[in-house]
Amino acid sequence: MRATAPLADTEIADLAVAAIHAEADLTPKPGLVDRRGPGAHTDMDLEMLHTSADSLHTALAACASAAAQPLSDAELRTRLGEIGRAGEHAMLAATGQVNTHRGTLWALGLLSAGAARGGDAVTIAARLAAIPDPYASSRTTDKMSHGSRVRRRYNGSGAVGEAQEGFPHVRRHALPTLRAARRSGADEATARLSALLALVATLEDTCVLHRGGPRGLMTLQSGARAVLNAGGVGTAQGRRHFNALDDVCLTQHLSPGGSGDLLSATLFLDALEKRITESCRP
Ligand SMILES: CC(C)(COP(=O)(O)OP(=O)(O)OC[C@H]1O[C@@H](n2cnc3c(N)ncnc32)[C@H](O)[C@@H]1O)[C@@H](O)C(=O)NCCC(=O)NCCS
Ligand SMILES: Nc1ncnc2c1ncn2[C@@H]1O[C@H](COP(=O)(O)OP(=O)(O)OP(=O)(O)O)[C@@H](O)[C@H]1O
Repeated sequence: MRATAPLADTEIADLAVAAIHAEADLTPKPGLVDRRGPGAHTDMDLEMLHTSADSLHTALAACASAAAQPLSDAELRTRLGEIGRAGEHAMLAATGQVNTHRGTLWALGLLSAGAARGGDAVTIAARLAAIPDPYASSRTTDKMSHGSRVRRRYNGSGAVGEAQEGFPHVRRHALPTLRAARRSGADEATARLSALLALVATLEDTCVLHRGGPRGLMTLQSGARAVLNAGGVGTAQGRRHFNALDDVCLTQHLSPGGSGDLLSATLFLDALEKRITESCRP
């Protein structure tokens, strides 16, 4: 994303929360909660995802607000860790202790801070993610998280690596796919689903690894690739491949949660760029 003037913290949080609602509402999605139902999840539904999205506003605005202060990057990283952990608590309180959006808050918290700092949001988010959180060792929830166990077992870098590398799956796969689909005349829902599938096809998603191991991950990646190679869900063959992918998620209890998070990040960056372009117009 190109360098720009910073936006107000609440405006950034409004755009981020709107992107999270949009991801939840996008229907159909393979395995994830959508308007049709809970997908491969047993502990959440669409209403809970919307409640959770709203609960994140305070933390996201706080991330943006902290980034606008004259703090060093190291000081800001410490502050973001505190805000992020408080945000996770608020989310869990809002959902009755269900982890609806932990990965989403991580990605969008960093990107909200990046957007507020002034400059390239992704580059700044990556720089902040690379700074160790001095209080990370005292986290109890992380030690027990599925993500950390899976990363240890399969040597993946997960949500932390994705952020540290500057969200390569968003920049190289999801955003270009979203925009190419729009240019080719696809409706917005189809373009967003294509962007999601571009993520599922390439991401090493610790949610999928946790539930289905490497075999489950390969199944989802190749299923998503088949839809895209057939021209997307807009074609008859693409639709057939999508239905097969959707079925496999339900029967094998697989859900690409990390790709859901990164679709929210994609929609946020897309909206941010649009908002900034509008504000630059004479
Ligand atoms: C470390 C984090 C990412 C959580 O740890 P965890 O061990 O669960 O990480 P993991 O990478 O496996 O997955 C977390 C979630 O990210 C998503 N995800 C999974 N795989 C990926 C991937 N390859 N890329 C991106 N996101 C992914 C999923 O939704 C998953 O549930 C993070 O929540 C954290 O550090 N929180 C502390 C608060 C903080 O510092 N916040 C700062 C910004 S608000
Ligand atoms: N539409 C969505 N539906 C479900 N999860 C989503 C959606 N969008 C993003 N996610 C992400 O997926 C994660 C939830 O995945 P999952 O339920 O597999 O994780 P878990 O709670 O760690 O594991 P499990 O449910 O297997 O015990 C959330 O943290 C969230 O960030």
